[in-house]
Amino acid sequence: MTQDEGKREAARAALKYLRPGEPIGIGTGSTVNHFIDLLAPHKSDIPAAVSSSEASTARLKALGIPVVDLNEAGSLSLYVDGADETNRHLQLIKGGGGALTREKIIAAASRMFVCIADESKLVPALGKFPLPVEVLPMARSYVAREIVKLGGQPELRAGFTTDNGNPILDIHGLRIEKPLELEQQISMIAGVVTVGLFAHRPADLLILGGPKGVQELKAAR
Ligand SMILES: O=C(CO)[C@H](O)[C@H](O)COP(=O)(O)O
Repeated sequence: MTQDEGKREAARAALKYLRPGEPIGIGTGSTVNHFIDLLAPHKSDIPAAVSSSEASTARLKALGIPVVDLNEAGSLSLYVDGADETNRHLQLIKGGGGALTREKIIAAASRMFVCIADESKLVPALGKFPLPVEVLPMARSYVAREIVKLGGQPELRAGFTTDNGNPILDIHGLRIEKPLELEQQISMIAGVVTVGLFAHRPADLLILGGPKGVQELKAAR
């Protein structure tokens, strides 16, 4: 089984959490793209979606699923999104696709966050995947210097701006032993819009696809 097939199987397994008649929150990335495609036969059950990126919005609209603003939708019962890394507490690194800010907002506004991924994303400790941090343009160098003080090596994501018009610093070399503390520390740096560490709002359920099939994990809390 390829990594992409693992993503697709995880996405397929998430369909059973759909709540017919209720709007759904939709993340961003190749795993979520599978999930959106798999929604086709269920679209009459989905009145609307709140989307975390322009890319997911375009894909949802192409399928005929109306996309609404979060302010209009209110709180959501279900949010489905991928991740770049997850630990056993279902704390995540997200933002490889650059949609971390809207993803964090929708996750916060949702009662259930189902994370779908291929099994390679489950790691003993977060931090091998460079941690994305969205920053306001004028604060880029200042935030980078503050991150060096925390032991990370920031690298500007070249040729990339988020859907919000901001750059991303990818932080290398962090072994994240205390995700809750690090999320708070980085979030406090002036000029940081969002850090792609989802520790204060982890996933509620993790669905992993791999050669041995699909496994579902609840957070060890
Ligand atoms: O956080 C994300 C986008 O901002 C994605 O969920 C993350 O990058 C995983 O992507 P993929 O499903 O393509 O592996």
